[in-house]
Amino acid sequence: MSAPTPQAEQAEQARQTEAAGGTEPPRLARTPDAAAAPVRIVHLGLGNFFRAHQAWYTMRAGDGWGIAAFTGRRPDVARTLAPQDGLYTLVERGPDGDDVGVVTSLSAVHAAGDQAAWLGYLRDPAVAVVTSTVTEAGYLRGHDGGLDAAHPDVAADVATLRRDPVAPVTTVPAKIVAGLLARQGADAGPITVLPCDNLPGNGAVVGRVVRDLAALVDPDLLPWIAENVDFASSMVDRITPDVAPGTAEIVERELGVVDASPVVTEPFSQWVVAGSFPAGRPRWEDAGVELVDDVEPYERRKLLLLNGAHSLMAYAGPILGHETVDAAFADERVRAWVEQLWDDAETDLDERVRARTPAYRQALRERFGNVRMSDVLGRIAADGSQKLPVRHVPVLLARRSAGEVSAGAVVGVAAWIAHLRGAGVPVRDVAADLWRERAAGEDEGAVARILASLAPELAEDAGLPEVHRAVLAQLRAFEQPEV
Ligand SMILES: NC(=O)c1ccc[n+]([C@@H]2O[C@H](COP(=O)([O-])OP(=O)(O)OC[C@H]3O[C@@H](n4cnc5c(N)ncnc54)[C@H](O)[C@@H]3O)[C@@H](O)[C@H]2O)c1
Ligand SMILES: O=P(O)(O)OC[C@@H](O)[C@@H](O)[C@H](O)[C@H](O)CO
Repeated sequence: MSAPTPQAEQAEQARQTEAAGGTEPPRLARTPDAAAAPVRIVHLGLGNFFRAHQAWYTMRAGDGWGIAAFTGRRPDVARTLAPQDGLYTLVERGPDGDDVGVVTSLSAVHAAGDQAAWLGYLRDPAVAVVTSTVTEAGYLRGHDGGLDAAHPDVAADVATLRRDPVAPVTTVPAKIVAGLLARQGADAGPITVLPCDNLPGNGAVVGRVVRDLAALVDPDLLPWIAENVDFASSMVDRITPDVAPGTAEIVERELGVVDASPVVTEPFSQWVVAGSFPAGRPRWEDAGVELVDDVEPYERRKLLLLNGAHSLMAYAGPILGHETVDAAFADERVRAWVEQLWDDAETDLDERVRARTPAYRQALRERFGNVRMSDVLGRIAADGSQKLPVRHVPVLLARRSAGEVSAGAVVGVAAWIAHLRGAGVPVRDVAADLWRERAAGEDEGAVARILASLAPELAEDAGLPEVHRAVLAQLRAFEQPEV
């Protein structure tokens, strides 16, 4: 007989508590025969998505790789999960019901500021992989894609590490560099850095900012990095909304335990990974992960079709009075814009994925139409300045070079301009002031400034700015009156 799962044990405890006349269900906690696995992966960015995706895949790989996860900035999630021994519940929310289970792969949880623990893991030869989910903005890239060395937080971290390589730092590139310095010093061998954010070529992106920061701190680290660090890339997919109120009650009802921090996600999931993993990795393929030589075709399809449609809906949907993805997608006007965007984008997809695009689009229709997900558009709208360049701009540029206009991407950009001007959900963006300034004033100047800042060639011919202005005017007519 197989060992009881943590859920079964917890449910049994709950039954015993009730039988004994108690009323309080037990808190989620490890039982003696469900001990934490040894830490071999370190994760940065203990957010909902990581918990719905990489941690879940690693548990399902089933070969005993434990994860030590650090919060990105605030300590809250680590403080909440520590008393539960890193356990939490994942609610997989299908259109017809929930599947509720406990994720067991987090062996340790730490607050972002626990630099001593971070360095300790990186010095351990058993630790083979560093993963991250810290948002697009967390990698602190400048205009040319390299490190934004002038950013005050980056400059402060560089000064700190030059003074003392084990002192606490706050930015992601500096944490990775500090960790690699520690690993080099401990002679702990090679390692893989595997980013899991929605960024094209995310491995190369992180490799570049890490090398840039290393060059400023200690150029002697660069040859060691070249020899020992595998910057792997991945395409990650699983829509993971903010956790809706009432989720803990569902967990308590289903499993008979108290979970202070459950996560909700969709049944669909995909992870496509390319890397050499010189120090090893879990048998993720046993959990359904696709190991490939080149992630780019998958990444491009996902960013342009899924994330592109998401951004379009996040800015246009609230102007039409919608709060969630499913509500926006049920609106025929939005649906037509999204389908148009997909038509525009799919002509330029790599042939390795193009044949499967009809099925991919149908799956997206079903995923976006899942009314039980309640994926709030405000979550997706954040940091448009980081997202539009990789979601809509490639479509505009590709259609432009074919002598055409992407009507779908135009709606996305025009709706973003309207959003920057105050329509729809409030602006939350790392570069809010700069882009709000560009979007201000008369339509003509605003559209020209935004397009030129996104990609200079987009503002060059009259046609594209003109069509953006027309859509902007159309969206203005839809704006909901204040109540
Ligand atoms: N939620 C999804 O559906 C989804 C799906 C695929 C990929 N992702 C990727 O995962 C990332 C995280 O999404 P989430 O849903 O978990 O969000 P979340 O808000 O739950 O978690 C975000 C995490 O990133 C950290 N973070 C944010 N800004 C940071 C910064 N500047 N420096 C360091 N850490 C920072 C936070 O502290 C937190 O740990 C996204 O940006 C996206 O690239 C999300
Ligand atoms: O997570 P972000 O902020 O990069 O983008 C918002 C959404 O488009 C995104 O989270 C999707 O839900 C996700 O990429 C689906 O896999």
